[in-house]
Amino acid sequence: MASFEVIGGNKLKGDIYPQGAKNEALQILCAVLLTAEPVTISNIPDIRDVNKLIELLRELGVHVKQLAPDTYLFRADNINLDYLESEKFVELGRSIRGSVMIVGPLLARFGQAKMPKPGGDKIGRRRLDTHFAGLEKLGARFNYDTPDIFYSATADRLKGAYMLLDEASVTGTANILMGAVLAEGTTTIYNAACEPYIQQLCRMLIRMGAKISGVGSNLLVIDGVEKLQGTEHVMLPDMIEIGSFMGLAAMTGSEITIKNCRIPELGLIPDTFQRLGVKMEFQGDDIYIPEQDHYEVDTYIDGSILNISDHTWPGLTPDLLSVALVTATQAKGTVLIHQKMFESRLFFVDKLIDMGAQIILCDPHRATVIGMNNHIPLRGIRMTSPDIRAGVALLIAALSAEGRSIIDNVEQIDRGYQNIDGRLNAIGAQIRRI
Ligand SMILES: CC(=O)N[C@H]1[C@@H](OP(=O)(O)OP(=O)(O)OC[C@H]2O[C@@H](n3ccc(=O)[nH]c3=O)[C@H](O)[C@@H]2O)O[C@H](CO)[C@@H](O)[C@@H]1O
Ligand SMILES: C=C(OP(=O)(O)O)C(=O)O
Repeated sequence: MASFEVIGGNKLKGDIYPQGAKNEALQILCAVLLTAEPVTISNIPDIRDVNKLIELLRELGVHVKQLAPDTYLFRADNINLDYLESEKFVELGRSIRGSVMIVGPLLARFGQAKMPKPGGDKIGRRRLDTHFAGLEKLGARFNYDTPDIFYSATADRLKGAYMLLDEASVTGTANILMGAVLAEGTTTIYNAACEPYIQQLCRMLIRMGAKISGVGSNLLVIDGVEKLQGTEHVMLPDMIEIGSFMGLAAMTGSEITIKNCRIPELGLIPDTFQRLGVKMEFQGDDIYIPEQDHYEVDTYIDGSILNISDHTWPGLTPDLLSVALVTATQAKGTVLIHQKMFESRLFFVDKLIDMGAQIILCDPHRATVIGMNNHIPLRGIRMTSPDIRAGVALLIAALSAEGRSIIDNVEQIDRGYQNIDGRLNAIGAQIRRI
């Protein structure tokens, strides 16, 4: 297991370029299975989860050619479904969350799919019922092998149907959508997720010949087609990384410019950090964050304490609450952080408390943060990264802290942040991979 040694207290300065979006990449890569024609994808982040999914596709028989460091060509014209029986498939599939999204495309195009229980962050219960209920509505038959937690599904040609999802699951919506585009007839997905990841997937599928309306809303109507063609797709910048850089800049009192942010696609993310007191200027498509020695949390109009909570899009993504929480530790003022979706994502606050932060963990979903207004810096300690976003929050804490920190299990951070040590060191951080 790799660790980061971090010497905190340095101000960073300069430009930083966000990578392509991890969670978009996982959907888009699965969509290449929907056609035998070439699909070229660029701005693919070079991160563990994405590389594992590319490896899985390659082993499944997809022809994969790297055209540039961030650009790949995929051609799924010779799929080997026997691979789904192999140990290697089970091992790879279990190690990432995104692998679950091969089910929809495989069912739609080949009438069969298999899937081990997917991996991803251990941040609470992560059920797949919505995925399966939706695909069953399209006519798929599922078999759940409980002891091995292995799912297999078969279908004749999928048939369009109306469905009201029991929750607006992001990967669930992507899976059902990818089934529906090749189904016979019309599918209506109500209570669909509409994160930018899903909007991007819809745009790509439309370019491939799919007929989808309602993109960006929670009501998707899909008229199935017989066949899809190849396309070219460019991934959006990673909005979670952009938000992480906003928190990092505030906590380290740094002047940084986050380049090429696709600001209109960021939803409530800039507003959330602004309410935490982080000053920023939109300069064209860049976000300039000036050096700030102090930043002050907003209150509501009646003076009551600010509450930052997650919601399905266009609400605030749960993936940024850990960063918002760490940012609040050095603000002036008090904030309630309410992580509604996941029940095990806030436990990392123990480590922040050990570093000197003033936080009350009210219950598994809520933490009250009493900001220290930069009067007392956090202190460096040894800690372990429990999940990808807590990991980056701890890295931000360590970069702001006085002294040396060690963060163990940084593979969690590497799942989603490309060469984060190299990129932050280039603007003045002191992080050593040990
Ligand atoms: C690979 C990928 O894309 N992962 C993202 C995806 O995971 P993923 O697609 O697995 O997450 P889901 O959207 O299915 O659900 C996330 C959690 O929220 C709960 N839930 C969801 C919708 C809802 O309306 N009500 C509700 O309570 C679910 O029960 C679950 O506990 O979306 C999550 C929610 O944005 C993000 O944290 C993950 O980073
Ligand atoms: C929870 C996340 O990822 P995954 O769904 O891949 O575990 C995340 O990106 O914050």
